[in-house]
Amino acid sequence: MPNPVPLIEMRRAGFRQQETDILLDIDWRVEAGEHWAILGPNGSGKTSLMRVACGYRWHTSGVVKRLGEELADLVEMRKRLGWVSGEVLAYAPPEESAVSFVVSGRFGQMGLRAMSDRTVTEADFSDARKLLEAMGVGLLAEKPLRVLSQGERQQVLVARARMTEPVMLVLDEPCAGMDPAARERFLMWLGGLMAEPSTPAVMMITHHVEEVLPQFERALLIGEGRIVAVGATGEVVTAASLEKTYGVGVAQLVEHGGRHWPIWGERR
Ligand SMILES: Nc1ncnc2c1ncn2[C@@H]1O[C@H](COP(=O)(O)OP(=O)(O)OP(=O)(O)O)[C@@H](O)[C@H]1O
Repeated sequence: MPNPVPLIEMRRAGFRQQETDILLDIDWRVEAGEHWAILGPNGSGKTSLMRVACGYRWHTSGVVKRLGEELADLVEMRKRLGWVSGEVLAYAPPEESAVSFVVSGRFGQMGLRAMSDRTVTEADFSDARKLLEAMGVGLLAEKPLRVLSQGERQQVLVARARMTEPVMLVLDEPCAGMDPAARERFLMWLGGLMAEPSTPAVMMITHHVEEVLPQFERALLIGEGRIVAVGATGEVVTAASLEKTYGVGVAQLVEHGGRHWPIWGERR
């Protein structure tokens, strides 16, 4: 059943640190099941926006509602708003199997070895295996994390985040460091996953316009902490708004398979 309450609602929201406005005047609404691409230059506030949205940072002005509430149990909230970040892997034991790592997501842990006082059941392992299989990556289950490719690691991270049955997944630059073939494989997998109705809302932060798959029906462009454009991807990801966001000319925006590749430079 779709959740009728917006996942995120921000009204004139701001985030100010050390006398600097990191986010300002953010008006944004994310409905259940929507897939969003978040784009903007380095330091523009993409990660801060998602941290505030998910309750990892507290806004300093305006209104932010997460799952319809202004104040709520943040631990529970974070389980529902799953953050998928490669940074998590830095804390994971490299010898741990993918399936154990996925199970650990149910307990908010980075792998099962870190857990001393909790009882993990066979049912947890069975659920994790089923999830990996349903996501088309069942063959990764017994592999230690250290042997996985970058793309496989991202897939396992997504599965780990889904162990708490979140209503939203935040992918922070999931394709960073992938070669073109690995990136395409990962994106095709992600696109397939996003097309399934059982997949929660996906928010993907990226630097690369061409990673905005057709399944991302909505997009937000941010520059210097302010929204530059927000709405339907076809109306937001345009040469004009990309130029405004990045301050670089877009000579051409090449469409292929529902994705767009900008050719940066002055128009001739
Ligand atoms: N807690 C904080 N205190 C002070 N400055 C901060 C804090 N968090 C973020 N910033 C600053 O806010 C700006 C936005 O940072 P943020 O990480 O959100 O940008 P980003 O768009 O995700 O960048 P990148 O693409 O480089 O990852 C940066 O200048 C950063 O240094």
